[in-house]
Amino acid sequence: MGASDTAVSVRGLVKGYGSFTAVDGIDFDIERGETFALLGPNGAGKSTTVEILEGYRDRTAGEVSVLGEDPHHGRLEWKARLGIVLQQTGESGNVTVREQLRHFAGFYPNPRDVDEVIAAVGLTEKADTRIRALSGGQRRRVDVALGVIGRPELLFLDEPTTGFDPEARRQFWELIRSLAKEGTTILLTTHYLDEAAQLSDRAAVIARGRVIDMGPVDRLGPPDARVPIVRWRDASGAHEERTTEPGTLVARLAAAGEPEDLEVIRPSLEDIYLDLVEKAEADDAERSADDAADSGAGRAHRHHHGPEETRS
Ligand SMILES: Nc1ncnc2c1ncn2[C@@H]1O[C@H](COP(=O)(O)OP(=O)(O)OP(=O)(O)O)[C@@H](O)[C@H]1O
Repeated sequence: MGASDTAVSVRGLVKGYGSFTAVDGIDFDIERGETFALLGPNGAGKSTTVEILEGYRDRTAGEVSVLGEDPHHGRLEWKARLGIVLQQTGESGNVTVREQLRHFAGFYPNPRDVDEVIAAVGLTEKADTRIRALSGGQRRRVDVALGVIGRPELLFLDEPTTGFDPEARRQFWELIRSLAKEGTTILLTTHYLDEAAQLSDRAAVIARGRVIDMGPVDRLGPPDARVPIVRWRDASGAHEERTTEPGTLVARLAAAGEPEDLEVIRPSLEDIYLDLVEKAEADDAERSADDAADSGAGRAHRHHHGPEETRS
């Protein structure tokens, strides 16, 4: 693929805050038109990465290109091609939803229709309500509306549906799908793994500032991550078996009579994600323990030589 097919390119990105390394050398590309999710536990470095891409934060090292420009030098015309929904809810304004959106629409060369956007985020009934009189979830919808009003080529969504009720979340998914269908490139961070599975083409899982896995959302995790689990109970107790042929196993069980509490479970993206993060954290703990043991051995070594040194 040529460079023009790539909306975002990140190589060896590092961000340190003092002696703490929040982003520790990450690489990924997002193709134009793709919806890409950044997943990871609290403090993994997702927002830091996104803020660097948006041009809000400087990086310590690495190469970054967003819509063909280095965000560090991003000019106003470049900014107008981005849509940004930050993690924090915006200011609770004294203006109405429609006034606020009209105001922001005026900043962009080719904005969307204000009332269409208001409808798309489900705020038609609140269009003439002052923003400060909205509920938390409704204000969050205003944030999303402000992020898409400028018809962005690239939309950053940092935990966009936090505080949404289930119906609003589904409605939001529809909006995002329609934007993706129109060709908008989307970078999403979310702690809702079902949201990531529903919306994204590919995802990167980040833990402690490093990418621990990346790929199409239906292929994340080790090769056997999606092998179904069959659970049932019989006179000898509860059983669980992982098999690529659950139908065959269920048929065999059923031949001996209806199995009690029968379930066939396919691990969800959330199950797979939790395994990945847990394993990465265990590997890290092991590495630190090894490092500690090495420096312990180093100390023992020096002690051993101590008396000889005094003798010489
Ligand atoms: N301005 C700052 N100064 C010092 N440390 C910071 C600063 N901003 C973030 N950090 C630290 O960097 C790490 C990564 O933070 P970041 O906000 O990128 O995580 P995140 O993956 O977005 O987490 P969450 O899921 O909680 O939003 C955290 O340990 C955080 O405490």
